[in-house]
Amino acid sequence: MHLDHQDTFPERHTYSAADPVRADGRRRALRIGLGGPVGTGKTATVAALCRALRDELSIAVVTNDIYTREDAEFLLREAVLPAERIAAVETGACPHTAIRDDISANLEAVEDLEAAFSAEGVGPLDLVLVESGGDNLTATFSKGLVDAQIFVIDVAGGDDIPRKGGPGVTTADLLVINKTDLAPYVGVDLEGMARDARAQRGELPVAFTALKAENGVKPVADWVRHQLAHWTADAA
Ligand SMILES: Nc1nc2c(ncn2[C@@H]2O[C@H](COP(=O)(O)OP(=O)(O)OP(=O)(O)O)[C@@H](O)[C@H]2O)c(=O)[nH]1
Repeated sequence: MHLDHQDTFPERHTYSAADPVRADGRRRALRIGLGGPVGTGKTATVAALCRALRDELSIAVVTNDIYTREDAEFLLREAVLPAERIAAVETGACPHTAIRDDISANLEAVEDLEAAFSAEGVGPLDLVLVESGGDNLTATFSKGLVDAQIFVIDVAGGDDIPRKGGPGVTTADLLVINKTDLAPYVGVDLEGMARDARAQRGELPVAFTALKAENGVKPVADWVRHQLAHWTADAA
């Protein structure tokens, strides 16, 4: 009878934080995840971060889409990084599954990029950005995949989103509230949003951005620089 089988239950995936040091003893790249609801500006944030930081850091990006490579193709079209620095994962299922439950495809993409840039003369990478597919307020990354996470919401989604909470809003290392340029058109009170975000997040930082504006990504880029300074200092 099949119930005599030893593996009655499927094996569970468990992932612990990825080793911060490579096999060759060097500190690996800092891995930052970007998640958030559909259309809030995750790809726009990744693109703007690459433009702001690519002259000072060696960067690679992993994008996640359900059935397509659209986000990767957008980044390629915009030429924010050379093609060999962009990898696309097709999740084929709920986006959060691939960043939280079974992270193997994403982990492989990150490790392949790291390996490709570890050769003499071309590396190593300083920073890998992992962009999740658009999901809902509960989407968070496994700590086995990223070292820190950014959650992107926007003012067009309504000013009650920070108040509603959810793990993305309350626990992300950085909460980005994007499209502040639209606030007057959708009747959103940015100060109220800031107050609600503080009430949910305590000391955790919040950045307001308008990515269409010149240098609109600056608060996020500064936060990334700060994270990276800690990451490299910890290695010393
Ligand atoms: N007005 C305004 N539009 C923005 C801003 N940032 C992004 N957008 C626009 O919002 C739309 C969605 O942006 P994306 O970056 O594709 O959003 P996303 O979160 O990656 O979307 P999914 O991957 O589909 O979940 C695009 O048309 C962007 O041009 C902003 O600060 N202000």
